[in-house]
Amino acid sequence: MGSGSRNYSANPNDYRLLEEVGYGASATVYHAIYIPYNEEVAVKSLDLDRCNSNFDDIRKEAQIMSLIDHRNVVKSYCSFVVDRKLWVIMPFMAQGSCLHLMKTAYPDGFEEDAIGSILKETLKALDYLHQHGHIHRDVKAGNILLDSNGEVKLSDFGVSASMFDTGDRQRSRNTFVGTPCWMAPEVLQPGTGYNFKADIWSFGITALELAHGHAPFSKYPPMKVLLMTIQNAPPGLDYDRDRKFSKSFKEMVAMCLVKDQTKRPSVDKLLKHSFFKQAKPPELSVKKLFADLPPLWTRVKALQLKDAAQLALKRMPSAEQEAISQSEYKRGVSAWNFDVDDLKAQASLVQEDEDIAEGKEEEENKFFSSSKDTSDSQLNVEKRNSDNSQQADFMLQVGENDVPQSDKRNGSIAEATTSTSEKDVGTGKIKAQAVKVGKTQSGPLVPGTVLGHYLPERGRLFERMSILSLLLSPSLEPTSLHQHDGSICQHWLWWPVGA
Ligand SMILES: Nc1ncnc2c1ncn2[C@@H]1O[C@H](COP(=O)(O)OP(=O)(O)OP(=O)(O)O)[C@@H](O)[C@H]1O
Repeated sequence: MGSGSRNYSANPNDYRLLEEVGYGASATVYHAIYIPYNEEVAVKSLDLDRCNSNFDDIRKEAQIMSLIDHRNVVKSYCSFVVDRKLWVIMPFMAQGSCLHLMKTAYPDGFEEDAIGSILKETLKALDYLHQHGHIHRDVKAGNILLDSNGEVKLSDFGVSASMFDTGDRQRSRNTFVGTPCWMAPEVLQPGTGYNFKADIWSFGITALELAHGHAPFSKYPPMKVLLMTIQNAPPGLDYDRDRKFSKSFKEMVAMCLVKDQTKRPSVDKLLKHSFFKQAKPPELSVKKLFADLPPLWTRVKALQLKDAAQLALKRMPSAEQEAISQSEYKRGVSAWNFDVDDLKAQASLVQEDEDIAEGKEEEENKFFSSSKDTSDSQLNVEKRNSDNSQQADFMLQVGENDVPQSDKRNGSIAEATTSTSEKDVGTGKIKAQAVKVGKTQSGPLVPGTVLGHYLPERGRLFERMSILSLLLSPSLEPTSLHQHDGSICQHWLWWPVGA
């Protein structure tokens, strides 16, 4: 058993590394034994050369983690540098992250009682962090860890920020930090700044992730997710297709996923919501999730083999590059930093985009609607905002077959609650448009345009992969990627203008 009050040495020889149990954008996590106490621990080995953050930020993360004292937040016992790697010693969470668990055994998500418990424990962690002036900034299923007794802990302070920070740290809050699918709209809008309410948005996205097995828009490449988050109505649970979930769960999610951050509830308020009042203790609802599963490291190994096998099937110009890109994206990539204004400005230079963007029908927009912008906390379909008027363009460039099931499903909210014909909204109309303009994901749009402007200013990912493999590989089929060499990037220029 771990003990927060005991001292752990900074001598790597005191730790016996056993199996690998996880990997993140810049870290590998090992199951290990702390020899002096014969105690299981987790060793997170952060590659300092691959790390986006500067050493000061890393030190800060380690410092925050060591000061943590809450049963729902993973603390670090100590940290030290070993051969250009920072080792962070933590309690071992024997069942790994919710993300891994879903990938292994619950691809369609968990049952509501487990979700309620996991989310409630996560909220307690956020409550603690917010009260101590920290914004987590990377709340997602991959950062919610589970122990065999059902204990739930929030981890990974790689991108956390202090609300009281000034100077560079404060300024960094005007950049993108987090993981695209989970990032709040205000985090993605350059210059607007954000506060602890960004964690509430990510929490809402995490709720959807736990309910469906994946985050909304997770099949799309990161830059697309970014603009969809800004432009589309917020995602949510669908009254019809998600009927197995309770009304109070749906309401709670809708409260979190309000675009206007001032209208999102605080953690404190959220904890008082009926959904959490009725949540079961995690030892009842969470523990049973892994009752019949093999040990964590066996599951992780199996997942790695599966990922590797899938990648081997694909034809890639650089298998290694693609492998990195795929795994980064699937896990959710943290710590982004790109210039959306520049992206939009470049997009607006493409005359063809403007032509296409003009005169979009409201019906087309409903295709992407998943729930209303819940600023009044009701679950009715939102009257479409004019700023969503170009959503359909996204569809055209991707092609209807690329719409994830969940998003098609979400589209039915509009269908269910308006008089619009399901076929028109759901597929027919969009398909017709795609045929009309003849532009789907496999066809070039504006030959010769380059993506150079869209490169992030910095970012650990980009030290290791090309922008093209990053942007395109996650959702596009390899065949379409490489049939049109040099034209792939144009898909990205065909984004809505003037957003
Ligand atoms: N204390 C722990 N006990 C058991 N497994 C852990 C522990 N910490 C992390 N893991 C596993 O390792 C994975 C990666 O860890 P972590 O998220 O800290 O890495 P990262 O590089 O910071 O990730 P990210 O991609 O979010 O930046 C987690 O998703 C989880 O499955």
